[in-house]
Amino acid sequence: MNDPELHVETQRIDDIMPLLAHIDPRDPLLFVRRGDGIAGIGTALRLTFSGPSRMRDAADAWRRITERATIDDPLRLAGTGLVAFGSFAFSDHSADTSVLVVPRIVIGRRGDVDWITRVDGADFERRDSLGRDFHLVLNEPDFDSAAYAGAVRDAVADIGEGLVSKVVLARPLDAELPEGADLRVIARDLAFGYPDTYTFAVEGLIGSSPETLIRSEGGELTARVLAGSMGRGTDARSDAQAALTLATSQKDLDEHAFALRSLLLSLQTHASGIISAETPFTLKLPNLWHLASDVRGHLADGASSLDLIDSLHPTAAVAGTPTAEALRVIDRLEPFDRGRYAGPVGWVGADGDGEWAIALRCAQVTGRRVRAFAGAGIVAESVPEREVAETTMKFMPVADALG
Ligand SMILES: C=C(O[C@H]1C=CC=C(C(=O)O)[C@@H]1O)C(=O)O
Repeated sequence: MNDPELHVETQRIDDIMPLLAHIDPRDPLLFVRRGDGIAGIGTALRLTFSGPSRMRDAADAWRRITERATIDDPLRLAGTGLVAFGSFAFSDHSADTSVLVVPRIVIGRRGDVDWITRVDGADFERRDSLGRDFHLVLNEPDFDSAAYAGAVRDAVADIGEGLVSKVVLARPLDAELPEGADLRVIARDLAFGYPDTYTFAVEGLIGSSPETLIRSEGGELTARVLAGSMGRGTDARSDAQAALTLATSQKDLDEHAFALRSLLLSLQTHASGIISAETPFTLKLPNLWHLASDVRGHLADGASSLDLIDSLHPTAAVAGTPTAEALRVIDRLEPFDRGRYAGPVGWVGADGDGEWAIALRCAQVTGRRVRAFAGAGIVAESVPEREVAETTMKFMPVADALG
């Protein structure tokens, strides 16, 4: 089939009102942080990818689509003009489909500028107000917390034998949505509860991720690497103590160093002038402290943000070190398909710039089925029960949003 020729027009508008109010209650498309971001309505184009070359194929397809498109974009801001939302499977052999979706309408906000983008003159529909809250119970599947603790024990043994230095192991929780549930309710609760993270919704994968895989804007690249976690304290004193314990924990510093090193190594092929601090800082989220490192650099080779995620994924924040061996350990010890959890999620513009988070703290909604995921980096000093507790804390954003 020939690539379609998209006609795209962006206009500034006065006030888009909360982005969430406009999106599809059954299939929300959203990527927002601190009130800025984009929401999509309808589907002008949906491209699917799978296998080891899924991101490379997406980068090639996107180049072809953008070459043929006619774009009228007087604003030229990040997220204006032609954009596609994207979400990619974690694993090369996942059964889940990776996608790029160009909505018929995009509404966006950046600072005090609001806009609407129409593809092929699409019309704007008003939506019903948000549906009812719901309260779900998240259940452990057969691979329960005890089985997860066993897998952590096996991973520590693998590390002891020198097979890997670090591996990230995840576990799922399952729930069932009520008939006709409005998924915007989940996105709203996440966006309000975790405003400093990226709240995303793409093809039923909904979550709030604190981790920027890569942001590419006008030749400048930024990333935020997270690895190493500690629960928040219950009062100011215990909270400060938790942050200090994390900042000085050799186990967490090691876990973080692997993740940072893997990102820096992959970024080197595309960027110059890469800068990151020598020691991580402690990042405060409502449920957790994380060790975090911000990385900056200049794009050196004209790669699109899709090319960049292809090179960067999977970092040691979601796979481990060394990557290939860690992926084999994950395949052996995790008896489920991660789907698009822990894969890149975000958007790409016509010039290749874009913003990509790692799909963490999220759940996959398929029909009425909901599967939430949380993982933890395992290193030599990991204690299985503590990793179970850490994943429980990482389920919090989704568990709260699901009631
Ligand atoms: C794999 C997850 O988190 C990663 C990101 C930040 C901190 C992590 C950690 O401390 O283990 C993980 O590497 C998850 O949230 O499911």
